Amino acid sequence: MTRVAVLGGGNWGTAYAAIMADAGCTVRLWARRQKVVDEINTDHVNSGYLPDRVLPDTIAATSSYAEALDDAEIVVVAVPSQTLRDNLADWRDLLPSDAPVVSLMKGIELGTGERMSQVIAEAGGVDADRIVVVSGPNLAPEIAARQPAAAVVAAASPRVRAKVAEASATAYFRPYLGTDVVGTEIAGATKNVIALAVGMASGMGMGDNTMASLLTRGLAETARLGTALGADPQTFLGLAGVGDLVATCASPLSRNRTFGFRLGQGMSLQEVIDSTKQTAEGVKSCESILQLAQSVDVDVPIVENVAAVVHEGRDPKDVVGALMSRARKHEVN
Ligand SMILES: NC(=O)C1=CN([C@@H]2O[C@H](COP(=O)(O)OP(=O)(O)OC[C@H]3O[C@@H](n4cnc5c(N)ncnc54)[C@H](O)[C@@H]3O)[C@@H](O)[C@H]2O)C=CC1
Ligand SMILES: O=C(CO)COP(=O)(O)O
Repeated sequence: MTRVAVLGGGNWGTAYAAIMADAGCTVRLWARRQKVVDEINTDHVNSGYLPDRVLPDTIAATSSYAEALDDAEIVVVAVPSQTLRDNLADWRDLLPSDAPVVSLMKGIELGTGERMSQVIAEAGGVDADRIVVVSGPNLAPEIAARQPAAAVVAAASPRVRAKVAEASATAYFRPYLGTDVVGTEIAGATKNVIALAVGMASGMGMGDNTMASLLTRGLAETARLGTALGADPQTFLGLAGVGDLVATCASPLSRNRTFGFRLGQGMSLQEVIDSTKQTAEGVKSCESILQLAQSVDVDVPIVENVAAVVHEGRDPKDVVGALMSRARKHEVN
């Protein structure tokens, strides 16, 4: 049985721990709050995040990251993107020297513009060929209910990606292998911002044509940015690209879409922040993605307008006019 440490006992960390336990691994799940740890160990449930899922008893929770990491053969990380660097400062000396380190996170760091695999390499002291990114249309509550879904397991090393895919494969979760770490991460982070835009449109009463137009043009700007950063354009047509974009933009389960929806309905930014209990990565990453795009001179108009709403207090209604009145251009490029 492969010994796995999952760091982060929120929505996705808990659901991914359950995937790996169902795949036959023994899992130690690190959660910050003792209440969450006790509930998982005693009642086999994490009621604050996944109240309907009974967790396998091969998952043991702990509030000690040292205990979670001890002797781990695979380390999986699912904390908010903006806290990762601080977390790694605590974990760095305890990370096993030969285990793959898997990022489940979909964000870009503020200030540095770094992808999560870059932060793991830099702040965690992890060799790039041990780092793995898992991404795809993976809304945690659906996976926790064992509804079929697929994801891409991207890594530079064939041995490492095969090991993580093997340890994550179940009857309801099908990992595909990939090599494009950059594209997989840019796709995952940027779709959250596009989902904010789609949510705003929906909250303002707009329908499926608007959603499809935003989604398609959002994919175009995502692919443009990713390609400029060295990604394979094909990645954006895959599970981490169009797959995740469709799931997130269409689903009321998405925290990013819901955040945008509430803004579109007219709630103030502060009201929406106060009503959001889980991580909506796009709210912060819209700013870092915009800066990243500017650094490589790539136009990302949807990201730019979402950032203006979320960080400059622009009214979502004004965004519609701003996007619709842009200079005429060819669809491709
Ligand atoms: N929920 C989902 O369906 C999916 C989420 N993701 C990604 O997974 C990552 C984690 O998201 P979720 O688990 O959904 O978020 P969440 O909000 O449900 O859970 C975040 C966890 O991190 C902990 N946390 C908060 N601040 C922290 C800090 N300073 N240090 C350490 N831990 C801290 C929280 O206590 C919680 O356990 C995000 O990047 C998200 O985009 C990816 C795929 C699916
Ligand atoms: O990444 C996700 C689904 O693949 C989850 O999206 P949200 O973070 O918007 O809930």
